[in-house]
Amino acid sequence: MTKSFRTLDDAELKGKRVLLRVDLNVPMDAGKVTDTTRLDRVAPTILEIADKGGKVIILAHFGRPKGVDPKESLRPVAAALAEVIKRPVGFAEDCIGEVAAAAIAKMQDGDILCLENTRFHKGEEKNEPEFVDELAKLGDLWVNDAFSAAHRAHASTEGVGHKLPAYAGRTMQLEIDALNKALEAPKRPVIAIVGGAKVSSKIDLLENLVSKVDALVIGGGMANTFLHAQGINVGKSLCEKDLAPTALRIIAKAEAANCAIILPVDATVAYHFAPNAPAFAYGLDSIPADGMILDVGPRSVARINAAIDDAATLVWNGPVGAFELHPFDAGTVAAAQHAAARTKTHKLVSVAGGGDTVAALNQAGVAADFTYISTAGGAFLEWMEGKPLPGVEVLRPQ
Ligand SMILES: Nc1ncnc2c1ncn2[C@@H]1O[C@H](COP(=O)(O)OP(=O)(O)O)[C@@H](O)[C@H]1O
Ligand SMILES: O=C(OP(=O)(O)O)[C@H](O)COP(=O)(O)O
Repeated sequence: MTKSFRTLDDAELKGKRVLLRVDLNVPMDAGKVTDTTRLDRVAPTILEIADKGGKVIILAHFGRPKGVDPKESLRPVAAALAEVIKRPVGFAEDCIGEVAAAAIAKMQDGDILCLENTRFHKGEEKNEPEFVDELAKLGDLWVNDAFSAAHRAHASTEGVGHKLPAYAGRTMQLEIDALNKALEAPKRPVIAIVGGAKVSSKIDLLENLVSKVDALVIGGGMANTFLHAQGINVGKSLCEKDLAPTALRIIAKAEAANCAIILPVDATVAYHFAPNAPAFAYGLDSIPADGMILDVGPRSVARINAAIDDAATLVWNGPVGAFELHPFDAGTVAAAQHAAARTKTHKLVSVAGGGDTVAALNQAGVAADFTYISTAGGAFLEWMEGKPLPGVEVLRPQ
C-alpha cells in the first residue's frame, strides 16, 4: 500500500527546508512527558532527514487549546524530543510569521527546529487557505509522519500537502504496513475495546465500527454516556449527556449488525480524582449522585476478560479507566495483562493504539507482548472502519 506514496527515498533533502508533521501529542504530568512512545517512533524520520542534510522543521499540535495557551506549549515536548534523539532541538515561539521565518533562516543543514503548537492558530483546525499558505512558505517540501493525526484534515496534517511536494515519513510507512499485515483480513471473532475521554470526537466512529467487529467493549468515559443513555444515574462522572441519542443509535446498529455491545456492569467510584483516593465498587443501580465513575468495577473486568477469551483478534483504543492514578488503573491493567497473556500463547492477535492507551500498556508492563502497538488511537479506528484518512490520501500522487 505504501508503495503508492512518495517516501523519503524519493526526496532530495540536502539543503532543503523540510516541513515535517509529527504527532507530539504525548501524555504529560506536571510539565514532564510520561510516555515517550510517539517521540521514539518519529526519531528515525527526524534523524534520516537531518543526516541527509535537510533542515528539519517540526510541525505538531499539542492538546486542544482555544487560541494561544502557555499551558499547551510544545516547548517542554521539544526538550523531551531532544533527549530522545540525543541532538539539539531548537524552538520557535510561533509556527508562522516572522518568528518562525527568522528561526528557520538561522538553520544550518542538518539542524532540527520545533515550531510552537499549530493549534494556537484557528486556521489550523479549519484548514484555512491563508494559514496553509503561511505554513507552506516556510518549507520546500512536506513530510507527513503523523499517522496518529491523519484522520484530521487540518492545515498542517493535510492542507500543506496540496501546496508542497508531499512525502510519507518512515513511521507513516511502518504504521500502514503493520496495520495492513495485522488487520487486513482479521481472524474472527474480532473484539474492539473503546474507552478513554474523547467521547464526542470518537463516538461517531463506533457507528461504523459495530459492522466491522463481532463484539464492542465500551469502557472509560465513553461508557458513562452509554449508561446515561440507558437511564442509569452516573453522578458526577465524565459524561456527554447530549450524545445520549447517538449512543442509543449505536446500540441499535450493533444489534442489527450482530455485534455484541459489552458495557460495564459495575463501577469503581470516588469522590475526588486524586492518587489513592478512597474508591468503592458500586452496582449500576446505586452510583452516588456526588460520586465519579473512574474505572470499571471488578465484575466488569471479569466480563471484559471473558470477552477477550472468546476473541481471536483484539483492537483497543482508550483506557477503560482513569489509569494515570492508582487505584483507577486496575481495570485497564487487568484487561491489558489478560490480553497480553493470550497473545503470548498465540490465542490472540492484539493491536492497541492511542497516546494514553500505549502509556497505560507501558504502565502495565505489557506493551511489548501485544502483536502491534500503534501510535494512533482515533486514526487507527477510522482506518479500521475503512475510512480514507485525509493525511494519508494527500500523500497519494494526484
Ligand atoms: N471513567 C473515566 N473518567 C474520566 N476519564 C477517564 C475515564 N476513563 C478513562 N479516562 C481518561 O481517558 C484518557 C484517555 O483518553 P483518549 O485520549 O481517548 O485515549 P488515547 O490517547 O489512548 O486515544 C486518559 O487520560 C484517562 O484518564
Ligand atoms: O492524540 C491523538 O489522538 P488519540 O487520542 O486518538 O490517540 C492525536 O494527536 C489527535 O489528537 P486530536 O484527537 O486532538 O485531534
